[in-house]
Amino acid sequence: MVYIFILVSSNWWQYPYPYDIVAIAASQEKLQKENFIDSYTESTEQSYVHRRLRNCLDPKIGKLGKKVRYGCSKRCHKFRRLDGLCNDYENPASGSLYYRFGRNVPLNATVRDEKNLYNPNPRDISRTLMKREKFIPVTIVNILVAGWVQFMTHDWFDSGKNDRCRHLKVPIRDDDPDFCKTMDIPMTRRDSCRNSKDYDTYQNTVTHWWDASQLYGINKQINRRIRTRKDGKLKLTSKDRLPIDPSTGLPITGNSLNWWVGLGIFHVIWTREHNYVCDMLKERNPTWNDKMLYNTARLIIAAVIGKIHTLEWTTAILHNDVAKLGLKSNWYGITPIEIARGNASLAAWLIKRFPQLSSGIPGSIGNPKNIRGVPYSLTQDFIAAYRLHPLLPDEFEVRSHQTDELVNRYNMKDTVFEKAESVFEENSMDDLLYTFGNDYPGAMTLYNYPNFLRNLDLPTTSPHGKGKVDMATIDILRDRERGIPRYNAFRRLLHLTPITKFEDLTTNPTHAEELRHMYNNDVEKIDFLIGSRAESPLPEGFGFSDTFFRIFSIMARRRMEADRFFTDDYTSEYYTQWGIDYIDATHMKDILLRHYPSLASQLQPNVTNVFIPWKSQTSLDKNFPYPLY
Ligand code: HEM
Repeated sequence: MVYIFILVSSNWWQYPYPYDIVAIAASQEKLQKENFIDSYTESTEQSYVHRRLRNCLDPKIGKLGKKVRYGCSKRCHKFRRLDGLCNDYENPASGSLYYRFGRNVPLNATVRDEKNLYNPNPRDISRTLMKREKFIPVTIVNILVAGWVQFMTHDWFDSGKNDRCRHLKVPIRDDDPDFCKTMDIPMTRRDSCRNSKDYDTYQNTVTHWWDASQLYGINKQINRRIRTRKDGKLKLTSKDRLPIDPSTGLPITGNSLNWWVGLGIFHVIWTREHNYVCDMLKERNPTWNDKMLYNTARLIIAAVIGKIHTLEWTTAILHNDVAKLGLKSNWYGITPIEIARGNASLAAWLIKRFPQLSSGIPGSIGNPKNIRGVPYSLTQDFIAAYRLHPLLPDEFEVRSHQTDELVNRYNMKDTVFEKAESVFEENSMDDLLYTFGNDYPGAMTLYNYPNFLRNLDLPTTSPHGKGKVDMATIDILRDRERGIPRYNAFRRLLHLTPITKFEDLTTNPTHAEELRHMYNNDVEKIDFLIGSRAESPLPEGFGFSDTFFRIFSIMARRRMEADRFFTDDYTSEYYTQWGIDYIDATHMKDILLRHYPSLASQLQPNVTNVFIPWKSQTSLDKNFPYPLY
């Protein structure tokens, strides 16, 4: 074990077993200790006393406007609240609606670099390093991955309506074919409670918890619209689709932001599954009223979504044995002897070096809640990591699930926002699922940003602004605006080895040269987003970069271990025994087959993970969904 003291966590994936596991475990341990940063620095009623109190929260007190410690009465204990309050009794506001985003890096590293806000010009980066000349596919996963992850992010975070009065102005070159003089981008909405002496902070306009708020909404007004008020169920049309709001052309659901077909598919499926769970609960509890059925179904649906994301979506996009082991540990836990593949002396050494393994890596589910000393929130860095727009194609062809024949052909730009509904009208869900279940999404690399998003017309209903925008420019600028450190600084703060030359970042000499040119031969200037897209080679089976992975992995565990509904209260008293058994037994494939049985011939018998191209799964993965290392 002598080598262990010289293991560099940045290189974990280049080490042989068991050094790979030891290196990544050491990295996780350090990140979990040092990289959950609270952005409530002042955190007292005093600092807000003379100011508008609406939506101001204090982690300990709850809503400041109420001037009293927010009483998390017994009534609130059993179910997830719409506003996310009272999940953590000690810090009742943490993770709730309007609670601030935390950080994964020290606050003094998050100060916006005003001088270099447009340096290098983000539109230049979009036009050179990001522009998609030819679609670069990633072949280990299918397009369902893109719709699913957006569905997830809409549950976890939303920076809200942009500020229409303050604008960032990106200078535009004369030869730019799409924009003129400046691109005006409304700034991120202000934190309504920020003290001018604070570091820049931003509020989440949805709950931070993994509570399926994208389905159920974050306030009574939305929630009232989506519920039937009978037997706990949610509204669907007679064709089992979501009702459409005639004033916007968008569906009525918890969150219909940046709507497209791939996202809509999951809203429809999970609305149907919620109603199925209500039926099952009613059958077993005939005296329960609408509220009881609805609330219990919500708890169960949020948890099964969490399980599917952990064990199916993530293991598809991180198709790597060590990563899979970590993901299994997040949900079910694993024992040191499992990690050590039965080697007792290695297991004993692991327990000595990582004492937290002594009772096995417990997994979050059903174990005691652990906020690791910092009230729970998601982070600004987490948002930056999820800017996964290159997953989207620019066009797609719907094929018949029965014959594989072409049914319809679409440009993505004609299928977004309110235009998505016509795609549902013109195609069956079976055909859409079959198509997205087999088509490849875009790879998370340079030169692969969807062109339709680089030239996107925002509808008048968009909270993000109006007119034409370039999302690639916005992705870069938002990170700079919100004080995300640049790539190399970020690596240092994540305890990773920084790069010293462009060739350290990528094995592609042309990319290295283009990056050098764009960033004026200064590796310190590389944006976090661009550095992460350029990284090569990647760990085996990884659909995104190792730097991103560090943020993903610590936050994935935190999302569950800080939430009492995944830990202390993950019991049959809260979920019912049927609920716990259902969560354990249900995979995404079961849900697809339940609601779309005519997909049976496409999904049976070989498909295990529906996020991996269906046609490529030619034999059953016997370890699914419990990956073995
Ligand atoms: C057709 C599909 C999509 C459209 C039209 C779309 C459009 C947008 C727009 C307009 C914004 C706000 C820009 C701003 O800050 O002003 C945004 C933000 C974002 N999008 Fe997308 N997007 C799509 C798909 C996706 C997908 C598949 C992902 C993958 C996770 C994703 C991740 C994000 C993230 C992380 C943000 C930042 C959110 C925040 O700041 O709170 N988007 N997108």
